[in-house]
Amino acid sequence: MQLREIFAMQKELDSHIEKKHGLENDDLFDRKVLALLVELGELANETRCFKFWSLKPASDQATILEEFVDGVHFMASLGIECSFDTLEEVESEKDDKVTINEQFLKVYEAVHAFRVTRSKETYILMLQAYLLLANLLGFKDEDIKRAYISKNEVNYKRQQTGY
Ligand SMILES: O=c1ccn([C@H]2C[C@H](O)[C@@H](COP(=O)(O)O)O2)c(=O)[nH]1
Repeated sequence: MQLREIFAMQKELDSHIEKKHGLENDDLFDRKVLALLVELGELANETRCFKFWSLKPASDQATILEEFVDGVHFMASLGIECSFDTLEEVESEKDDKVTINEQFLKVYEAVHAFRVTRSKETYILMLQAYLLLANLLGFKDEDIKRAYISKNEVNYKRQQTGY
């Protein structure tokens, strides 16, 4: 998965948001980590992968993809916070044996490891875990890119309308 365009767009959006809310000098790292964990929960809720007590089906793929790219926003934003945005590409991996439920838990663990170390190595592992989840959910790199660009635009509009 190519990251250059995502990092560039995320940098613009983050600067816009920080300027608008007067947060240029604030440390937003932990708030972005919590925002990411919340987005992962919202994504899991849309997939309903853990709801063994319910018969209701998952949301449609477009809704799940929109939630997925909210997570991409915060992962990219955290990479920028740590100056890892020179990273050009992350290998999208596949694993037929892992379940979606297990992979969600792996992503949570990877976010935690990244928060604790703030290292480039754990950052890449977090991205890889999230891209493996994307693969299990049936999303290709092109789908993610397209949905990211579209949600990035929505995020600007929300700022204009006093969201
Ligand atoms: O500094 C920020 C703050 C928010 N968002 C984006 C990421 C998500 O797409 C969206 C989350 O907004 P809610 O819909 O969860 O409020 O905002 C950013 O990209 N950068």
